[in-house]
This record gives sequence, structure tokens and C-alpha cells, in this order.
Amino acid sequence: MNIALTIAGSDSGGGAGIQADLKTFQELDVFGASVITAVTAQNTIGVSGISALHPLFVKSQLDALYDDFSIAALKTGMLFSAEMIEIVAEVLQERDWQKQAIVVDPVMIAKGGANLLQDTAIEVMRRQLLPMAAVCTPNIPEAEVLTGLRIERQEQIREAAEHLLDYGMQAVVMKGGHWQTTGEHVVDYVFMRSGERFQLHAPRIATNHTHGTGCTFSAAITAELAKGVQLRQAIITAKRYVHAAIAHPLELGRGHGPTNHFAYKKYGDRGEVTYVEG
Ligand SMILES: Nc1ncnc2c1ncn2[C@@H]1O[C@H](COP(=O)(O)OP(=O)(O)OP(=O)(O)O)[C@@H](O)[C@H]1O
Ligand SMILES: Cc1ncc(CO)c(N)n1
Repeated sequence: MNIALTIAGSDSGGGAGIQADLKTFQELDVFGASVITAVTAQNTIGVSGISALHPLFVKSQLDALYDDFSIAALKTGMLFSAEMIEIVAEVLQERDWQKQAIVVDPVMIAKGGANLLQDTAIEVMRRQLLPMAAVCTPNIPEAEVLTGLRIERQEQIREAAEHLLDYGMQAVVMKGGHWQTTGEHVVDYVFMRSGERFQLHAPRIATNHTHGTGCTFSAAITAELAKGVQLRQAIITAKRYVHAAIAHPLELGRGHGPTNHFAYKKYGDRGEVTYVEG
């Protein structure tokens, strides 16, 4: 049994954060472990409170896991502060990070607008965490913050991705959920260190139930990597997983409802996700 780890915040609403990650791990047949960085009081309408754990207690959780388990792949989600990122990076340095596939989802802002990463943490994320990533999965606004570049035209997506690849990661997935929101399709742009590039296309689903899409997508990549799947295929399968989760909403809550983590196993993939080279 392969073990995947999520280092992220708790979402009491169950649709994003640690809860989304563990559900995704389970559905994709890996054993999920979790290190909680912060607890949010949150539902589909918004975040009403955040209580961050002490960074030393985050270290205690990580040490407890590494003293006992062999982690095949891990993802980071809400890390909240510079101190938290520093301590996570420090533990990973001590614990053979090169042997684990690391997925960095640079979570910054919740759908309702709450800030999940302090401004002072950006530089630490760039310097200490991004160089360890196998893959980073920013949405367009997050890519702008990480690179300091404006992304208004398609060629600027490539420029920003190349900037991110320079930190040492093997791949960048630029998520298009927030990009050109009027089109019939959503497009995610994948850039690999090897020079390989491809786009993932899927029909844009008219739904309000997109809470936790980013967490679910990066958790699915992590689960596939934990099973030893190659990066390119892991990203494609993860896209199919998250697309099914968006396509079959559970209709919970009064705001941005959660995605359906059961959907991929229950209904399968309807062939709606396609990929295009280049
Ligand atoms: N309405 C939609 N229809 C189909 N796919 C979507 C839709 N919205 C987002 N996606 C897909 O969901 C995945 C996550 O992308 P998104 O841009 O929503 O991430 P995010 O902004 O990081 O999410 P979060 O709000 O959870 O942080 C991507 O593959 C994206 O293309
Ligand atoms: C805890 C948590 N992590 C990530 C997100 C981003 O979707 C969220 N809303 N809440």
C-alpha cells in the first residue's frame, strides 16, 4: 500500500483542504496521511475563522510520520505563514525529500476571498519550497504572484511557466479555471522541464459547485505519483478525476458547494478530457 501525505489546512466544510485531499487519496487507492497546518471555520459560503497551529507542532506531526512511515508522495496546500513554510522545508531537507514526489499547490486565497497565505510567506515559498517540487499547480492569479509577471495573453502563460521551471521543478500546471471564463472549454497548460508541453481541454461546466477543485486536482496528482505513475500520466488522470468531481455535483450547501469525490469511481470518465500537444 502506497502512502500519500497532505500538509494543508482543515476545511470544516469538507470540500477543500485536508478533507478533500484525504477523500481523493482514498478514492484513488492510496493510504492518506495528513499534517494539519491550520484549522479553518469554513462552509460553502466562506471562511469565518482561521486558527494556525504552532509551526513546532507541525514539525511534531511531520516527525511522527517520518519516524514510522515511508512517504511515496506528498502535497502541500494551505501553509499560511513564512514560519510554517520554513519548518516544512527544513523537515523535508532532513528527510530525503529527493526520494518523495512533492506537489506544491500554492494555495493563496479561498473562493470567498479569505487570505490563506500571508504576503510575507511568498518569498519563502519561492526560495525554499518551489525548488523541491516535482510539480507546482498554480492558477493564473497565483502564478502572477509567484513570478511577479502579469498574465493577460496566452504567450504570457508560457513566460510565467518558464520562470517557475527555473526554480528547479519538473513540471508546472497552469490551471485555467479562472482564465477566459467565457469560453466553452477550460484549458490547463502543462510545461515540463524536459521541454514537453501539452494542454488539457475539458468542457467548462456551468456550476457553482467548485469549492476545492484546486485541492482535489493536486491531491489526485499526488495519489497517482504515490503509486509510481509517471508525471505526465499522473497529471492526465488527475484532470479526469477532478473533471468527474465537477461534472456530478452533490448540491450541498448554499454557496460554492464541494465537488463530488465519489464521482470518478462511481461514473468513470466520460472521455471529456482531451489533451493536445504543444
Ligand atoms: N467550471 C469548470 N468546469 C470544468 N473544469 C473546471 C471548472 N472550474 C475549474 N475547473 C478545473 O478544475 C481544476 C482546478 O482548477 P481551478 O482553476 O479551479 O483551481 P483553483 O483556483 O486553485 O481552485 P481552488 O478554488 O480550489 O483553490 C482545473 O483542472 C480546472 O481546469
Ligand atoms: C483549508 C483550505 N485549503 C485550501 C482552500 C482552497 O480551496 C480552502 N478553501 N480551504
